[in-house]
Amino acid sequence: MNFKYAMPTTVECGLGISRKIGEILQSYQADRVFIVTDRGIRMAGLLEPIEQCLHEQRIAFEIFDETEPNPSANSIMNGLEKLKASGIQHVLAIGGGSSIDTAKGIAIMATNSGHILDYEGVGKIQNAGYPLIAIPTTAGTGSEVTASTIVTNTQTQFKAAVISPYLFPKLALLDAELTKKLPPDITAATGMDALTHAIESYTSKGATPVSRAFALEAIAMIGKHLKSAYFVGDDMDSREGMLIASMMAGAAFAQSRLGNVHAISHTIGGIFNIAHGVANASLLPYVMKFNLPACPEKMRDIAAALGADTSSLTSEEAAEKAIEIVVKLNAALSIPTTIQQLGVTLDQLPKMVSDAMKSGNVLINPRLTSPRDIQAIIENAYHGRLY
Ligand SMILES: NC(=O)c1ccc[n+]([C@@H]2O[C@H](COP(=O)([O-])OP(=O)(O)OC[C@H]3O[C@@H](n4cnc5c(N)ncnc54)[C@H](O)[C@@H]3O)[C@@H](O)[C@H]2O)c1
Ligand SMILES: [Fe+2]
Repeated sequence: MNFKYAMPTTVECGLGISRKIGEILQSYQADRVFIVTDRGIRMAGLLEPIEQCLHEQRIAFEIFDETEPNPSANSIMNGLEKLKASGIQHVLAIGGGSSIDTAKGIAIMATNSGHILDYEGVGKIQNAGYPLIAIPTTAGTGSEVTASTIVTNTQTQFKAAVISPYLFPKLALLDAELTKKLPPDITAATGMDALTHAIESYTSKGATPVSRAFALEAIAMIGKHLKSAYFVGDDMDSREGMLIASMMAGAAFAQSRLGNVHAISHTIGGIFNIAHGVANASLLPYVMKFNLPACPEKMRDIAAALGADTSSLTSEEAAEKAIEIVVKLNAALSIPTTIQQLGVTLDQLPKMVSDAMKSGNVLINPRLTSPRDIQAIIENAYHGRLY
């Protein structure tokens, strides 16, 4: 078996660890930092303790809080202008996947010419970007440890993936205190994004023994912690468990890539501007159903990791159990069962199919997938036809 394992991001986890940021930047000999975030994070009061500790360490900062959900290429290029005008050479992302992806785009474009969309695809970036520290405030995308940034091309309504080892942040700080007040709907959506990463990574054709170990442990931790993080927001054990699981799922898919759920969710996210996690959660059971014949044993492992007793079940029965658990989890978290309920319409179905087929994730999906298959999955997810 040939594979490469590289995870250059240093991860530090602990309650309150984000307040070490001043000391960390001092150790990098940085006296100024460019903070990338969004207005929701600012309104939630998450920046204040961090600003305070930057003041204490005499680190000056500028804040770019214009991150958009499903960030557009234009918003990244706009942030880049502000970074360049500031002359600052260290970037700090504080927020969910949208803020971290925006910061990744800005940090990398500081040292590469042209436009962010010139680098769509794998391995096109020439130069390392400015050093980036990522502090996630959602437990979902794992972007703090991945080699990608997802950028919406508003002209084509397509969410493009830019993938390069230069996109791994230098450091990720996992501080569950920042997720304590994450509203339940965002906890649900982002938590299901993390579960989707872990499941797609575990079953991906690109999986390795290393990525599978991370993915399976992430599945088990999400099974254990997501509902309590949703129902009892200040249960710090669950909040921290979700943050670690989300990071591990990210570290897994940074190696293995994903599958058809993400191929389709990026498409519908780009066209309908739907929250990424909700799109994934709604699609996940339909894609698992499609994939079942190709990987029943792996789906048995997923069912067991999610707490099912599969000892007396056939592989198919155990795999069905995994789907059943995901469906029940979605219901417990009030996630819509169809993409129609998310506002998706089928009038652009041919575009949705052709955009999804452009995603590299289709190629490593466990079951060989044709455009007709993608169309059937979208139609099933639209009409709620799981069985
Ligand atoms: N690069 C990657 O590896 C990767 C992986 C998966 C997803 N993504 C991308 O990440 C984006 C989605 O990120 P996301 O799901 O984290 O959502 P997000 O970053 O868009 O945040 C969602 C909302 O939650 C709010 N929020 C975040 N943390 C909060 C907190 N602690 N308290 C209160 N409000 C808070 C934000 O203000 C925002 O309004 C999508 O664009 C998706 O494509 C990237
Ligand atoms: Fe995702």
